[in-house]
Amino acid sequence: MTMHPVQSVRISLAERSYDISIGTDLLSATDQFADLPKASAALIVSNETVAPLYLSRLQATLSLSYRQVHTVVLPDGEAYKHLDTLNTIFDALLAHHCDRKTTLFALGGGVVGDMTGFAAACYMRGVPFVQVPTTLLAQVDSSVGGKTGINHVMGKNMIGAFYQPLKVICDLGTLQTLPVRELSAGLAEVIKYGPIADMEFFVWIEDNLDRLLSRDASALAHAVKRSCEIKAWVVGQDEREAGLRAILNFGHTFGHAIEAGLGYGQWLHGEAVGCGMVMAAELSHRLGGIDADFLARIRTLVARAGLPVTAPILDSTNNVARYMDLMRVDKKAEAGEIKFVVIQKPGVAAVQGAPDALVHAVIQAACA
Ligand SMILES: NC(=O)c1ccc[n+]([C@@H]2O[C@H](COP(=O)([O-])OP(=O)(O)OC[C@H]3O[C@@H](n4cnc5c(N)ncnc54)[C@H](O)[C@@H]3O)[C@@H](O)[C@H]2O)c1
Ligand SMILES: O=C(O)C(=O)C[C@@H](O)[C@H](O)[C@H](O)COP(=O)(O)O
Ligand SMILES: [Zn+2]
Repeated sequence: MTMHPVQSVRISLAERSYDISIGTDLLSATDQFADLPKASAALIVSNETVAPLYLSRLQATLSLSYRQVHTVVLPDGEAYKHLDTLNTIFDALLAHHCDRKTTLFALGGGVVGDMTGFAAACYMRGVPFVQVPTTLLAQVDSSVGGKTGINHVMGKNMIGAFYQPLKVICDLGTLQTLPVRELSAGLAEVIKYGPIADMEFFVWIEDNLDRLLSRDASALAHAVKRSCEIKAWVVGQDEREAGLRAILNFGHTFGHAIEAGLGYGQWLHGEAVGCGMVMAAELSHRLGGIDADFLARIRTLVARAGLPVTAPILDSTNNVARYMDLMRVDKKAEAGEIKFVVIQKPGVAAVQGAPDALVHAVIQAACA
């Protein structure tokens, strides 16, 4: 793989500020880990798919800085992003007598990252943690910004905390082993940044999607860096989602309903978000925010990325009601009113409610 100079994006959050490093072979780059606070122990959290690929490399690098490097390997999949799995991280921390300086390292995709971050937020009321994302989705989105948590059968990410990592280390080389379906899932969150914040980036994705799909190293480096810059710009202004940050939820009101409604892991998060963005774009169009041409461009790009654009039936007797019930659990809902991220004009998004009849029509059209 072509070597690129390490690039850096800063998340500015006063005393919780940190850097995202983006480069190749960073799992073995001792200097990337050298600036972390001194501690005697580290705990690497990974899963049964990622561990055989990358755990020994990270372990070797960390053993130069930490006297003890413990590991815990979780079962793989969204279906395991729940309380019992979280508990295995606490079990490992306690079994190894980890103190409050022990640093957790999340080595894996968004599932490992969200659970490790939440475990770090809770263990002894807070220990340091570092994100080492190995999926495209985690490198462009989930490792950044401090949303951590687990799912509940009733809704996605319903239990969690805002808790920032000390650092994010994106080794682009790990993306070469990612299954094609997971690469596509990551592209959903990359595409997301265009309509909500940066139309120049949207056009760049349209022009470079084939390079991204063929894992061209420079294209991936640009996609990760620009995505992180946009997320840094949003999170830097609104860490705990008082307002602006909710634009990062574009496609997620519908998407989370799909994930929970089908059962976690049936559709990947990125697949549900891809389809959810098409539905949210359709809603934006019906509300008068975007024209048919831009709606078609979003739909085409999502489909070209290998993502679904037809929504699943969640209930064969009353599908619309089932979607509505699931969306009422969404964290953006207020006093029972469902809120959507809508595109006001290409590159600008806002959060707002919508008439039920319009939402029903969008669901019916998307499931057709
Ligand atoms: N915290 C946030 O801001 C945020 C943002 C977006 C998504 N998320 C969450 O992230 C999760 C989705 O993350 P994801 O798409 O990374 O899924 P994931 O963590 O399930 O990883 C996807 C799959 O790829 C495998 N894998 C990981 N790295 C690999 C590699 N380099 N080579 C081969 N296989 C590899 C994993 O084992 C898994 O099977 C969801 O739970 C979602 O809710 C959180
Ligand atoms: O960082 C954010 O803010 C996001 O909304 C990013 C999303 O891609 C991500 O899926 C997030 O976990 C969704 O947050 P939630 O608060 O709706 O659970
Ligand atoms: Zn997401």
